[in-house]
Amino acid sequence: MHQERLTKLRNASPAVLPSLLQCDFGDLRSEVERLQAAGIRALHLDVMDGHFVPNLTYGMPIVAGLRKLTDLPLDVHLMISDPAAYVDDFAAAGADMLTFHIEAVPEPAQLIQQIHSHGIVAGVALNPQTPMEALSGCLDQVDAVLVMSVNAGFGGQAFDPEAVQRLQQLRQSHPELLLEVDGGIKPETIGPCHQAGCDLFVVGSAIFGQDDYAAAVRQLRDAL
Ligand SMILES: O=C(CO)[C@H](O)[C@H](O)COP(=O)(O)O
Repeated sequence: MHQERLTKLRNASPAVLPSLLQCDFGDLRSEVERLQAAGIRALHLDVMDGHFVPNLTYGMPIVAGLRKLTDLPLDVHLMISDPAAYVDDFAAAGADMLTFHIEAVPEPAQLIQQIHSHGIVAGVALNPQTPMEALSGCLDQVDAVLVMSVNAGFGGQAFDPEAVQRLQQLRQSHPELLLEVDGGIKPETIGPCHQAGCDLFVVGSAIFGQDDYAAAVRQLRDAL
């Protein structure tokens, strides 16, 4: 069943995924409505535990709340030290894709199986300083790779251009993988990532820092 969800994400790409980190948590219903009206086809949820990263956000209740508000695919980015402890709960909450960090789980075969056992798309993320070789043991098992173009933890950081080479390398070595990039994605940085073969573009400030989400999304799409 994870194949069905994977196909939905593939069919949506290239896609801009708003990162629900800097949005108005006091009015998620209207945030989702505004994003859907802007033509968004999937949402990216930033789960942080204050341990793997020095920031604390939210967990399953927000995922479950969003699940009630929309049928859009929910791409849940687990910036947490012990993802295996929460996979079952995030599955029950309605996640469509769960992405863990390779720095948190260097040998992730069992975790990937656990994610797939719920019919959920499995992604692996890596921070800019982590060598690409760290991924070599799991690239044939995961469905997606999230290339971080900033250090995981906070929005509004500057894009690290090294991410473009990483995307290119992954696209060449593993043409079947869904590729995602996150951090500092704006009209100036989205194009090179797309040309490098990236499918999904996670965007925080460049959408939530604007009054008109539809115009912000249009500008990003035009820059693809
Ligand atoms: O995962 C994240 C940080 O860890 C955010 O998704 C990311 O930083 C998006 O924000 P911006 O587009 O402002 O860089």
